[in-house]
Amino acid sequence: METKTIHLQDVKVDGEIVIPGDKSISHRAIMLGSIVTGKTTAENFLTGEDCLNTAQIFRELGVKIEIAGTDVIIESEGIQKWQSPKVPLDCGNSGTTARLLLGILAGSPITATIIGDQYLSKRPMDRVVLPLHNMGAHIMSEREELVLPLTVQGRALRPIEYTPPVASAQVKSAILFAGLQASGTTVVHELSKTRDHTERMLEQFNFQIEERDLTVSIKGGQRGEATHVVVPGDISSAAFFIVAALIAKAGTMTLKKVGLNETRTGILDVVEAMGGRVEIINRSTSVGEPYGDLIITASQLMGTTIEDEALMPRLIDELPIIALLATQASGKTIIRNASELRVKETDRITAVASQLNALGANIEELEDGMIIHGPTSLRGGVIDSYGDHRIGMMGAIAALVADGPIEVKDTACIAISYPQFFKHLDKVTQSSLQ
Ligand SMILES: O=C(O)C1=C[C@@H](OP(=O)(O)O)[C@@H](O)[C@H](O)C1
Ligand SMILES: C=C(OP(=O)(O)O)C(=O)O
Repeated sequence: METKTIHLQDVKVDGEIVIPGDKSISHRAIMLGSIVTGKTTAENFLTGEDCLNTAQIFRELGVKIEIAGTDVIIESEGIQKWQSPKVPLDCGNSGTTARLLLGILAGSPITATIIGDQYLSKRPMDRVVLPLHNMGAHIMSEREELVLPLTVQGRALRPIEYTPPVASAQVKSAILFAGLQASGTTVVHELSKTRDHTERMLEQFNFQIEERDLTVSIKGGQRGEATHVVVPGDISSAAFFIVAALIAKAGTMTLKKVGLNETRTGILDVVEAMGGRVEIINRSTSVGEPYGDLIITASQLMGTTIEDEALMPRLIDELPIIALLATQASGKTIIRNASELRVKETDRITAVASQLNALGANIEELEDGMIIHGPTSLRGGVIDSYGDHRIGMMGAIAALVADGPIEVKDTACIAISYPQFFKHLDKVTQSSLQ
């Protein structure tokens, strides 16, 4: 198991980082580029392991996908020409790949088995399989619970009108992808608005969709058109450096080309409520997705309450690093309505509370969140990532406010979403306070 010891006492956080491509958008570029007929190109693609697994899966179906640096070329004869794969489709650690793939394969002409790593194989798939069964999909589990491995036998689907019981972009996207192959109009009503990258990218690929408030509709039988995708930087990756710059003892950092889609920017609202100084410059939009540069300055922070149901999907992946931020803020930070954190790569509520408390933080674990009492100084010590990339990166950033080195156990998983993470951390922590 790979372990890294991180010494960051008495350093400034400053300089500039170009944030790598967005994971959610990179997955969807491969998926839609494989569904349509023709040549799709993407730039600033995230070469994290999750997205590379998605690319490999569509290669197994007969799609030609070349990745050179962060440029991707996808050449497909369209979903109707896909071949049943000779091997199981391995999603690795990626929930997005598994859940969206279930929706895509449900109405395709092929049969395939979907597998994942030890963490993904424990995550719930019923949230996607049950509505797909309502559409007439044939998805079989080897076990009693609806978890991977699952075998999908593609067949004709009927449309549904559905309100997912959890606010989940993965569930919404799986149903919309299945709806593309259904014989009528599929409608998804959301309880709270979740990331809308699927909808934006469908439009980009010239599919007609209708969006009103919390409802999205899509008509089956559309073919779409190959296109060019520009992937903005991933705000979920930027989050680690936003927090690093805010909790550092000094410094100003610039994060370039960060995706600023409203459905993802909950962390910026929370940082503002906590008194953190973040300025946005160079705002622009490329291929349907807004982005900009963030300038972040070390700040005095105060606790806040994060519980609004509408806010949760806008920052769900950022909550582990926000929890670290809250340990450095004065007063109480309350996080509630976040029970989804318990079914991510690991149980992120228990992981965050147990790992940071072991370093001297004061975090109470709640069934659906946590209460963080700050500010607390942290000791050097060990953080186990539990194989979860976001917990590993949180541990590394904690070294900025710990009084000794932090040893992060199982760091290999960080390449799932941010392969350049340690290189970037090194780059912005070169200057000392003296
Ligand atoms: O659709 C997506 O790309 C994602 C949706 C979210 O999951 P849920 O749909 O389970 O909320 C998020 O946590 C995940 O990292 C990526
Ligand atoms: C939860 C995450 O991703 P996924 O669900 O795709 O594994 C994540 O990246 O934090």
